[in-house]
Amino acid sequence: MDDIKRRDPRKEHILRNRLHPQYDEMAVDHDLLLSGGTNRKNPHKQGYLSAEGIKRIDRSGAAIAAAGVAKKQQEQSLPLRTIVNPSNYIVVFSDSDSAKLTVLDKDMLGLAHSLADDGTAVVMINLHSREDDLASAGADRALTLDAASYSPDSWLAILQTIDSELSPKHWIFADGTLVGGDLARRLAVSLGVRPITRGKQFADGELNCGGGDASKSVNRKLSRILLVEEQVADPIAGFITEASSLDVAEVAGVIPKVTDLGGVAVDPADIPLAETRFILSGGNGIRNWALFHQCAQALGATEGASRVAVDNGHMPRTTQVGATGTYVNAKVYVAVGISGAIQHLQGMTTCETVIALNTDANCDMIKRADLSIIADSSEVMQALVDATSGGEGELDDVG
Ligand SMILES: Cc1cc2nc3c(=O)[nH]c(=O)nc-3n(C[C@H](O)[C@H](O)[C@H](O)COP(=O)(O)OP(=O)(O)OC[C@H]3O[C@@H](n4cnc5c(N)ncnc54)[C@H](O)[C@@H]3O)c2cc1C
Repeated sequence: MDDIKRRDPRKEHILRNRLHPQYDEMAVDHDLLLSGGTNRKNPHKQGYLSAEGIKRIDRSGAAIAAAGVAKKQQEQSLPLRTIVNPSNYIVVFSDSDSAKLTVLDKDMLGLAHSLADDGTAVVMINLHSREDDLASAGADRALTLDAASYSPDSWLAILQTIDSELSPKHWIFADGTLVGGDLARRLAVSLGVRPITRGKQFADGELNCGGGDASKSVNRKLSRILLVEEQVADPIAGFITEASSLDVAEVAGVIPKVTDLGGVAVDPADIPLAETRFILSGGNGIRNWALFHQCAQALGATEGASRVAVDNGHMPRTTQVGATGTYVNAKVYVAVGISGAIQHLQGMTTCETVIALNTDANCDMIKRADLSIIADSSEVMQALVDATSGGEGELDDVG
């Protein structure tokens, strides 16, 4: 048996028919694995059973919060994996700047545990401190580097020190355009190791990797340095780890070859919707689209849209948020003239703060929002543009 996830046509057939006698049994904990191997959210998992036994959709976030508490309690009762004197190490390097662990972080930790034996400690190195629970994601040891300024030479020196102190069996990095991909290549050159890149799925001791042609892939034997992508392995389940801090010897001062001159303004329109921290999203309640674009620019927000706004031709399809659009993860999501249909809410469940601007005080978006403005969209957007004096970026320190 291999670990590769495969489609099950019979199961899919049953899951498409909620009246099928085996539907409930199959739907308990399934993930829809659609063609192309992509896992999708199961919309039927949404909602909760009310006291009357009727399935209801929670728009207040209370059920999500309760589910979070229940998950925490369940995690606390899981067995603790303890490694006192590790025989060897696998190091996972996370370059994400989010306070929460990303899907890729959890997949990388999952891969590390697939490669680890009983005495192996999985070390997680973070560039930024994490609010998320590293123990439930599978970090036996954790270390946070100082990422106040961009300093690849110092970070590389720390990784080299860790390599000489711990001699890890494997280093696992995200194969992306952020710091991790670059650091992995620097480390590989300095150690004289040939890395494996674009690792897509781990099975049978080999990594299935992307080939030169996007439609092709190739199985590779493992190397000490692995650069991987999302879904390379499943996150850990059924145990928690210690996540104790890793002590590393002081690294002697490194003379940096790169000087960080500080941040530069980025055009919010260039940030992918799924990654941006601040979204101004427009729906059918927008009366003046030119003003909407002006407002997004004045606030320094990335533009999103409801499906109706897209279907009506006001916004490109790439901006659609929701079940059939993009799942977003913004720190602040401002919904202007969007009613809050369940298909839209599904795409923004993980947004930290939701601000709704709508003329209908009873609409579902207002129920979901942390802050509501009951007013005409054009009036408020004009006031926001005026408040920023037409200048760009005055309110753009959200992220
Ligand atoms: C299979 C399927 C998949 C779907 N997937 C998605 C999806 O991925 N994303 C998505 O968004 N939708 C999706 N939909 C559509 C979804 O059901 C809703 O129809 C859509 O989200 C509604 O868009 P809206 O809120 O912009 O428009 P409406 O429902 O028309 O709401 C407009 C809102 O604007 C308010 N408003 C009106 N005038 C003003 C004003 N002057 N100032 C302020 N507010 C005002 C109204 O009170 C109302 O709340 C899907 C539907 C189906 C069937």
